[in-house]
Amino acid sequence: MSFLPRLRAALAEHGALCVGIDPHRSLLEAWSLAADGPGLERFGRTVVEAAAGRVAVVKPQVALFEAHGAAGFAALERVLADARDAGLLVLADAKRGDIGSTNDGYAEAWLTPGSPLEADALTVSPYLGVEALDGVFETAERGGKAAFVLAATSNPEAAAIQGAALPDGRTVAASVARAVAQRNARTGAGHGLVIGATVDRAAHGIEPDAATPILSPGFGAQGVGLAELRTLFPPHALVLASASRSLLQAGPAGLGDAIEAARAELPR
Ligand SMILES: O=C(O)c1cc(=O)[nH]c(=O)n1[C@@H]1O[C@H](COP(=O)(O)O)[C@@H](O)[C@H]1O
Repeated sequence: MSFLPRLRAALAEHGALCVGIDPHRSLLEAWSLAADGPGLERFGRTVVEAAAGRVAVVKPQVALFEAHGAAGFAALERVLADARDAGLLVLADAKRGDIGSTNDGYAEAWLTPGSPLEADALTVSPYLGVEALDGVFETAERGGKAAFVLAATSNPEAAAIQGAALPDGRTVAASVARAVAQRNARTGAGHGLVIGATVDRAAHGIEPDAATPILSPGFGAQGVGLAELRTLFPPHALVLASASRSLLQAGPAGLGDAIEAARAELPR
């Protein structure tokens, strides 16, 4: 089955909350876990256990596993497998992007069925050109997976580039969004866009359609309340409202309740 119907079904069942798996060193310490392979694995698997049956999607932050080298990647492999076995959709947040021939390696790593780091979706950067991602889109489509392309990110530094106007008058962000929506219109694949909750979407000129999912980080620690979701996006938009630190700071014992409370905050 392609990614879009899988995502739609999971969102209909569980709602829009996406739980980040971000093992910051400060959180590992607060959770009384060592900053090593076993600590990372325990952290990730505890988040998976708390998220399973409660949310549609988890989003491991690859950088924070990568920081630990081979041990971090070994832990991440097990967390990815655990999450997929638990019925969660897994969006690997690795923000990959290179020339096309190199992107094929990223697609093989993250979006190929049976690969050690197999995920359901991967965040990718379009700054080497959206067309350079064609191989990633194709691999994802073959495996019933998706790429989530950075359009308007949540960090304040991004606006200068992503909000800049191209010769046709569109912003860079809107141009990326249009390319991804056009591919979805052709293929029905459900590739996504990353649009931060902190972003002035209208100023970037992005109008979401119902076939292009949106990953929206920026809730919680970056200052946006989950209750604001429906003021940020139209009702037809397929939004993943993503939060990491604001949930994870509840600790291993409190995480399930924190996820429940966050779900309750989201408009239905
Ligand atoms: O792709 C992302 O998930 C992402 C895009 C973006 O625009 N902003 C953003 O914060 N993120 C990621 O979302 C998570 C946000 O974490 P918290 O601020 O702790 O909720 C981090 O893993 C970021 O790397």
